[in-house]
Amino acid sequence: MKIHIVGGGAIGLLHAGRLAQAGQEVTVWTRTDKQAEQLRTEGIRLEDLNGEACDIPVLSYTLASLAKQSGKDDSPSWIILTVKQTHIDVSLLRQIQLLSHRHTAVLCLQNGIGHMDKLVDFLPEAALYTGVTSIGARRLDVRSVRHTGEGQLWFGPLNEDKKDENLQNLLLNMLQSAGFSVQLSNEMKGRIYQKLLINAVINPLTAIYDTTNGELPRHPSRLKLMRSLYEETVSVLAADGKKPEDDGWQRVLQVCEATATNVSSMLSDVRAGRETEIDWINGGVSALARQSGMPSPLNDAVTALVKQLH
Ligand SMILES: NC(=O)C1=CN([C@@H]2O[C@H](COP(=O)(O)OP(=O)(O)OC[C@H]3O[C@@H](n4cnc5c(N)ncnc54)[C@H](OP(=O)(O)O)[C@@H]3O)[C@@H](O)[C@H]2O)C=CC1
Ligand SMILES: CC(C)(CO)C(=O)C(=O)O
Repeated sequence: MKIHIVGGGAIGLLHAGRLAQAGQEVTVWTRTDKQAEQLRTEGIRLEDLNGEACDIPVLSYTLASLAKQSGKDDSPSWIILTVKQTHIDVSLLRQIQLLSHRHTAVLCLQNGIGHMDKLVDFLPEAALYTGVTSIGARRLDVRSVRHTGEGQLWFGPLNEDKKDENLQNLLLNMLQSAGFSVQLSNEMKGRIYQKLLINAVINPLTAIYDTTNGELPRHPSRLKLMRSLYEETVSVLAADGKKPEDDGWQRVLQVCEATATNVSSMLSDVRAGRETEIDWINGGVSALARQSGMPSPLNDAVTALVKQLH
């Protein structure tokens, strides 16, 4: 079965590299010719958790080149979308339409919320899957990626009536054979909200305070703000049907501890002058609050503050 990885960033290269290493037919669809050419000629350089690196051959093309290709191969395939929220625009969605056909399933691995609605609009008949992962990866250059932390991947169908059990089991087995810790879930909304809650507290505050995840809760006034942002976000998610977990606050603190030396993805984006995913994390929480007729002053404020940072 063909696996199309859309986006050759940290998550894309890690998943493409491991799946190709396990013998799967993987194509990485990139934005630039330069990256596609380098991946085709030199392969993905994958550095594992012990710092050992190897080169893995993969196919790679730009998404733009799809428009020039004639005829569709309609053998079963998976598209794994690994771009950032900020990259999901009309032009990318049209390219994904070109890449997909009736035997294709699409898995989205973004943090935050809001992207699945766009995918449904462009691919109303497709078997769409959402995923949440806590794995850590960092891209070192256009073909090299470092695996920075173990994590769990959960994925499940967005709409039960469109799910393809055969394709989902094949992907599950392929990911497991490639060494990922992965499980299917019928509770994806809950899992997405659980991750959203963690990102909604840690990401904006590490970006605003320019601090590592581990340092964030060490200062009492920052801890107080984390707690207030946590409480507001819990209320908004509860109003949208996500019952809060008893140990949710402890989980946020555990993630800070477990990823203590990490620079959050939002702070990395700010430092690199890139647009952040704030609109789909705290901005997403504010949008849910508006739908429920609730105020969300802290989520509104951190969204506005982070937008000023890049
Ligand atoms: N990295 C991590 O450890 C984790 C990340 N996530 C989530 O996963 C998602 C991806 O993150 P990550 O891999 O770190 O992000 P990166 O920024 O490393 O990668 C995104 C990639 O998408 C590519 N891209 C952008 N636009 C297009 C396009 N139109 N066509 C093809 N490719 C495109 C970019 O290409 P180019 O470089 O050319 O701009 C880049 O290579 C995010 O939502 C993130 O929050 C979740 C858990 C952990
Ligand atoms: C869990 C956390 C905060 C780890 O850094 C993350 O997902 C991110 O940085 O986006």
